[in-house]
Amino acid sequence: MEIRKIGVIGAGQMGNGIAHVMALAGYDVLLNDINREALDAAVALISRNLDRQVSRDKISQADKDAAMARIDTTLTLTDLGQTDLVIEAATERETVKQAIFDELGPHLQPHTILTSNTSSISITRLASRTDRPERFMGFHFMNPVPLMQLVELIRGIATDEPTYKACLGVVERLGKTAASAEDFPAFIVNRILVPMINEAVYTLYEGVGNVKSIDESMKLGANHPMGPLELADFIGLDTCLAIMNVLHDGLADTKYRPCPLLVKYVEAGWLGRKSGRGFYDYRGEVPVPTR
Ligand SMILES: CC(=O)CC(=O)SCCNC(=O)CCNC(=O)[C@H](O)C(C)(C)COP(=O)(O)OP(=O)(O)OC[C@H]1O[C@@H](n2cnc3c(N)ncnc32)[C@H](O)[C@@H]1OP(=O)(O)O
Ligand SMILES: NC(=O)C1=CN([C@@H]2O[C@H](COP(=O)(O)OP(=O)(O)OC[C@H]3O[C@@H](n4cnc5c(N)ncnc54)[C@H](OP(=O)(O)O)[C@@H]3O)[C@@H](O)[C@H]2O)C=CC1
Repeated sequence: MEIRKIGVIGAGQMGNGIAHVMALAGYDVLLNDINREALDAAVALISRNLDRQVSRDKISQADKDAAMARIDTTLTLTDLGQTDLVIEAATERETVKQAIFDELGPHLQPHTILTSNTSSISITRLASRTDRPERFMGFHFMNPVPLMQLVELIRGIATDEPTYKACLGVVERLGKTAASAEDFPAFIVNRILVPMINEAVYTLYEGVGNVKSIDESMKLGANHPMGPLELADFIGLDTCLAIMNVLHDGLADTKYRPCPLLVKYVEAGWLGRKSGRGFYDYRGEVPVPTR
């Protein structure tokens, strides 16, 4: 079965990046969100990010125009029933994802592959509540999608080989590298990365360092491209907390307990770059540490 048309659910930072790379690789994309502003903002951001690639001679203006022409948007989730592959990239909350699959399920074509870009939630559990656990899997991009080389592919217990091969084919057409991960909480990258971020928040909470010294230490002392708190703001503190909760619940080990300071920032609505404030305040000219 050839994959031509891809449905992307959720037009946030991941959804817009996924739509961007899929359209550039020649797939028709139908992008869905629950609010029109999110869809309009995503299309505008994709256009700006493609412009950056044009200005740096990574792609031509014709590539950009063709990619933009391949992206369509809809507020009606069930329109995605006509696609060959669906990538769900809505908020990292199991009830949200569940409601999406419940609503979309009856409208899917029999051959459609259903996937989730979830950072941590059990693929097997999400799959088991659909009509197609054998054609369901984890399709996990890294942020920022246009720049990051890796895609984690996660098979649920029932995922069949043709589904895995079809998703692998899409990753190859994107020019990205697939890593196959077993279906355990947070898979590979986030099992390692997000506890490191949580530990950085504990380091801040306990006063071992401040935001600036923690980030500078890891950038200059460990050659990380971003400090862990800057990266947490980039990922979204709500997403980081959701991942820690999945690790804590799923592996039942206290070493995964979310730092109370991370919980406090999320409760304040300080979610990082996307809300204008997190460990840094982004509302001025330059980001200012909040501690
Ligand atoms: C939570 C999860 O489930 C999983 C995850 O994703 S975890 C998060 C994983 N991601 C990371 O760890 C990211 C860590 N950070 C980095 O690697 C780097 O800081 C970064 C790649 C994001 C940016 O690197 P940088 O060198 O500071 O960026 P910058 O100079 O702004 O841009 C680099 C290039 O990409 C381009 N670019 C930046 N953002 C872009 C975008 N969204 N689309 C297209 N091009 C983009 C720039 O135009 C620039 O192009 P040139 O090299 O041709 O000049
Ligand atoms: N941030 C990251 O670095 C990474 C995140 N991921 C995963 O990708 C997914 C999305 O994350 P991210 O893009 O950061 O999150 P964002 O908060 O940026 O975007 C989520 C988008 O989904 C929308 N949404 C919420 N509910 C629905 C729904 N029922 N139907 C359609 N759209 C909906 C939200 O709308 P509204 O704002 O109105 O609620 C928002 O526009 C999560 O599962 C996350 O774990 C994976 C890799 C990296």
